[in-house]
Amino acid sequence: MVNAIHTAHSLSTPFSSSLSLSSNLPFSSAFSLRPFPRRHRSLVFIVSASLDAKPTVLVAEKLGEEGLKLLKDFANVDCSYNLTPEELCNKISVCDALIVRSGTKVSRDVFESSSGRLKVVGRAGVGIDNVDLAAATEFGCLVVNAPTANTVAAAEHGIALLAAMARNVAQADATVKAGKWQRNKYVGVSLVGKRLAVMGFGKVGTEVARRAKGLGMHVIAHDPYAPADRARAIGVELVGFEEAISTADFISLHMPLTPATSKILNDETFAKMKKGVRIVNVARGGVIDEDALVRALDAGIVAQAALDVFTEEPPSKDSKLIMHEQVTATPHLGASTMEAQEGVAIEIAEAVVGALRGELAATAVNAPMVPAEILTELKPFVGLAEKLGRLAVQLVSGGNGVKTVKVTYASSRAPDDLDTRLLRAMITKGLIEPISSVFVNLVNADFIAKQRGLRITEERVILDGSPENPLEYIQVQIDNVESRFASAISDSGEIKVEGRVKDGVPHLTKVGSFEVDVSLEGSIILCRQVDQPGMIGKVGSVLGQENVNVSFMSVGRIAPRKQAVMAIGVDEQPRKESLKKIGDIPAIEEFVFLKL
Ligand SMILES: NC(=O)c1ccc[n+]([C@@H]2O[C@H](COP(=O)([O-])OP(=O)(O)OC[C@H]3O[C@@H](n4cnc5c(N)ncnc54)[C@H](O)[C@@H]3O)[C@@H](O)[C@H]2O)c1
Ligand SMILES: O=C(O)[C@H](O)COP(=O)(O)O
Repeated sequence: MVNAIHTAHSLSTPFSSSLSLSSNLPFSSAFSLRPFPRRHRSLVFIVSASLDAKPTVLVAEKLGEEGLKLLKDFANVDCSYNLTPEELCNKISVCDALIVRSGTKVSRDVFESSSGRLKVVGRAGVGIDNVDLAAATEFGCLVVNAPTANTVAAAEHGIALLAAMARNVAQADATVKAGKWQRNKYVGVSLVGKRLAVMGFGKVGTEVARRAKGLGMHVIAHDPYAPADRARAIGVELVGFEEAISTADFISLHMPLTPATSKILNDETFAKMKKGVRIVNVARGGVIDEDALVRALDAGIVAQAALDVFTEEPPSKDSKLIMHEQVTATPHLGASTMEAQEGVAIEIAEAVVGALRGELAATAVNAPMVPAEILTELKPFVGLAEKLGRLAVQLVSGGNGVKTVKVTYASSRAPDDLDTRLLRAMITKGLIEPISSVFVNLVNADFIAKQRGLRITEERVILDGSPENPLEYIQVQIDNVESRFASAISDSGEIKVEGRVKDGVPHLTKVGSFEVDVSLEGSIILCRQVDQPGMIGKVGSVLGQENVNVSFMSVGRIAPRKQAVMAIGVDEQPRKESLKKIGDIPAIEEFVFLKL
């Protein structure tokens, strides 16, 4: 029994919006949902299923040996370092995957030049600001990173810079090497008891905070998205931005470079800081307005800065910032330990190989993260969702174009206990792929739908019953269109198909207002006829004569001897002539062949 209907909500796309593109892929377009073998945090699957040939992976920056070995076991590996942008674009059209660190710009040009072949970009590290994610998404290219293996290395480098800056290690070293002995000039400041503001309390920020506490510092953190209990657990207080920057003796930056964090430290914010504040940046150069930092250093607001990252890398030789006496600089070394580089190489190689195999990518950056347990539960419904999309769109014959699709999920679960992103992506794939050359996957589904002006709304129907199953049925409805099979138009005037999973197999259970039951394997013939004895036999014998194997048959009718819809599952595609013979059977009023 239906209890409540939830308001439909429009597609909220997690993806960026612009442009288009399709695919000329060497891969088959089937989704693969094999479980991811190693890490089991949050999982995402991508597209490619069967590879026709050994894929080619271009490694554009130096990668640890263990990672290379993993790649070479699976793919042809081309290690070409220091490519110019033009050389990268030239090479990419014959590559299925690309692996980079922070030194390679993976621009829109790269995706355009790949002509759809590039399936995965692996960033051997955390920051993905050198990858044009919007373009990757538009081109259906998965971007994966290696977010954990260099965390400790970056945190250690942050602490190293903090201590080195406070004790003038780099400056003093340079003068000793120059034959000077300036003990009075390089009197430093102590860390113990000082207030450190960690800006960005993620993986690196947390590790920095832990270590700074060990040095006896009073650590506060600012991160609008971090859970307070995680901070409390290590004795760190989360505070607002203003409080963090205005009360700290030391500020350490650990947030990603995003439009919101770009130049987050600028003239205005420097002016609010305690005079004599010291700043460490191992995040990204772009989070500081570097000219403003020079001004703040000259004005004595900022006593010292220790920087591992720069807006432009490498910075220009005459950079005022680099040359400033109170600045300690390292050439983006945060992740550069032997241990971190081996770890990152393995992490990214596993992610790229897994993604190329069509497995689940735990570290996808431009696709929604779907937890592993949800994927396992929804697995049978993934096929159902795509097939319902395919059926629904093939039933359209004209009208105003397919613009509005309503998807209804019926479940006994609580409304917020069903993650529908994966199902929505599969329905979108089913709706779009049969009618275009576009290749749809979890990465680009929402983007492609939006780009084609397809509005997909989702609605939940809450049923009584056991919440053991995530879903009872899925219904796909296309509004404002005509149908090649008039019986697919429901009483309320839309094309409507509904399906369920039975014994792990997707079934079509409703077409328009007719209840049917046909397994969604092979293809389907739908016939509307006047309900009368012998119809199944007549259609069956036409198909038999044509050597078309029938896998399933079911009849749904309004009332005895009135109209009925027969759904026939067939293993082979009947010839046009065979279909015509079905149409010629008296009492068959209309029929349609639908390829799944
Ligand atoms: N120098 C290096 O070699 C090196 C090495 C590793 C990481 N990094 C950089 O360090 C940064 C952090 O890496 P991570 O692995 O900890 O990432 P992370 O995603 O685990 O943490 C980033 C944190 O920043 C927070 N954040 C986002 N916007 C913010 C804002 N406006 N204000 C405050 N906090 C905000 C997020 O909520 C998140 O908790 C990234 O920029 C990464 O690229 C640099
Ligand atoms: O974001 C990162 O992981 C770091 O900045 C490291 O970058 P790298 O791989 O170029 O050293």
